[in-house]
Amino acid sequence: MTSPLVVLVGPPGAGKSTIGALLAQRLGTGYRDTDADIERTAGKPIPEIFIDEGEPHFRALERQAVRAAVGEHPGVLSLGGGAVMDDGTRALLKGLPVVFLDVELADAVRRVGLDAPRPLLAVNPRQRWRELMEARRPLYTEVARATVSTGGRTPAEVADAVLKALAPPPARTPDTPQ
Ligand SMILES: Nc1ncnc2c1ncn2[C@@H]1O[C@H](COP(=O)(O)OP(=O)(O)O)[C@@H](O)[C@H]1O
Ligand SMILES: O=C(O)C1=C[C@@H](OP(=O)(O)O)[C@@H](O)[C@H](O)C1
Ligand SMILES: [Mg+2]
Repeated sequence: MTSPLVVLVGPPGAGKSTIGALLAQRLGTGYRDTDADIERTAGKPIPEIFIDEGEPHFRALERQAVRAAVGEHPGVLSLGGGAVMDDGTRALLKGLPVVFLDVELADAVRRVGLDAPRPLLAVNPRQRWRELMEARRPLYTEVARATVSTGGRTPAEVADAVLKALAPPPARTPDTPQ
């Protein structure tokens, strides 16, 4: 079984999709985003899945998409912000090089306002985002091997910080002071 080189988790607007694509380019490997996989499977954009079939159906598709990608994708994998709410998904991520991209409310709301629609943030985005993050922060922390702050950093700087956070510590040699 093959597994991803890096898995990015974090709330909407943290930059998972942007940084994931950039990291894959840097590493010369493939990029996969479970939101894109879900849209391909469903044959429609995420907001339409929420409207037509509801959030529980979206979460079921998400669970399957994460399982498939974790089991077969050897490159960089970005998850949707809510994927970690599923117990089975969190169990699946155990032991993998998972990085939590952290972001403050103001940055996140500004960023998602510039981007594709997110049904969970369609009404009162600031309050919704704060509530989501409150419930999910412990879950992001639980699955992550490292946390990287994205505030005040360009996507390229965030990608550098992710690589640094995952780099193995230098080997100890007899010359290394203990
Ligand atoms: N470090 C950053 N600085 C400024 N803008 C960013 C940064 N990371 C992502 N963005 C922008 O924020 C928006 C949301 O990014 P996205 O990668 O879709 O986040 P996520 O997948 O975590 O929801 C996009 O318009 C993207 O260009
Ligand atoms: O936080 C969430 O529950 C969601 C985040 C979105 O992905 P991003 O985190 O990439 O925006 C997408 O999966 C869907 O709109 C639900
Ligand atoms: Mg995304």
